[in-house]
Amino acid sequence: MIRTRALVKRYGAVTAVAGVDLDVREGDVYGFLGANGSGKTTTVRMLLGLVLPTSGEAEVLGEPVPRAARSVLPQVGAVVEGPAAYAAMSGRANLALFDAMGAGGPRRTRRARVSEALERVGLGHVDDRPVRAYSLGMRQRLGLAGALVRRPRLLVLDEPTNGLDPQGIREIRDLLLDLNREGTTVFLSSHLLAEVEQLATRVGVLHRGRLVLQDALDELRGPTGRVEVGTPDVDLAARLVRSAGLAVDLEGRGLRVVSADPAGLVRLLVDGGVRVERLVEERRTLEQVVLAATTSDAAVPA
Ligand SMILES: Nc1ncnc2c1ncn2[C@@H]1O[C@H](COP(=O)(O)OP(=O)(O)OP(=O)(O)O)[C@@H](O)[C@H]1O
Repeated sequence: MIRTRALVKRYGAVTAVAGVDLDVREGDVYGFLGANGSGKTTTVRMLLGLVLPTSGEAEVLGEPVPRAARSVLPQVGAVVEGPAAYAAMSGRANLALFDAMGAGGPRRTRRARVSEALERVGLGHVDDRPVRAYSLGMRQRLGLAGALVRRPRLLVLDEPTNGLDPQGIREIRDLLLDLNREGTTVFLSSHLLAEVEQLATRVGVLHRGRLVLQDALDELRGPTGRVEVGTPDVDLAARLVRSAGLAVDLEGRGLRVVSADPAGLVRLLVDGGVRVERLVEERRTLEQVVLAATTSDAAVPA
């Protein structure tokens, strides 16, 4: 759905994007992560033909951009850098105008598509209020509705939950998951690891303009090789584990054991008389994965 090869953008002496190879596949919820200033927005703007690359290539829906932008972009729903809207007009009127301006869908279905988009983002009931009276969260939703009017195959969203409260974040997350289940590929940039962790199937991490990581979230969040054990018999458990030659850390009512064999560990503990209340194979968090990728030597260009 999106592919780039050696994509570079320089602004004078500043290299905002330093050779990025993105691979976003059909059906993905792709989380494009990176700290402020890492080059996410610049990359997104290149994908949408808003900024010309210095070098490299980009394809969206199989077509080269910016060359084929005029035919491709109508099939892409995008919200980049805060949605713009006419403050004196209602959300519905804004969407109808937006749809009429772009190479959107047919006019006869406009009213239905606008209503459907407003419903989907939870703005169906506030249609007559001018956008001036909208909260930041409502504006954010209106921007998303604008992206949905064309029923796009691909959604490109730059920080879609900026300015939303926890309830709003959750609603947008559920909406994006619903859309994805219905077949829409979602590409969203974010600096919020927790948000991406709950949403994404694949993740790319940008660090100083370079893609230092790109993989399926399940792969990245692989086992750490340690097992967490919850038990009231911490001392006994620690003794047994140590005598079996395994490394262990104690923590409150539990311990963390280096073991590649959780089943064997359970047997060892239970046979030794330990009351095992909980046993979980530890997995890396996305935060750990991203930290490792962005602090390793490989991540820092010479
Ligand atoms: N128009 C521009 N002119 C000069 N430098 C720019 C321009 N746009 C971006 N940059 C620089 O390029 C780098 C990457 O910026 P970019 O906005 O793409 O990062 P980002 O990851 O989207 O960050 P944020 O989350 O803060 O938006 C920054 O150092 C920024 O100062």
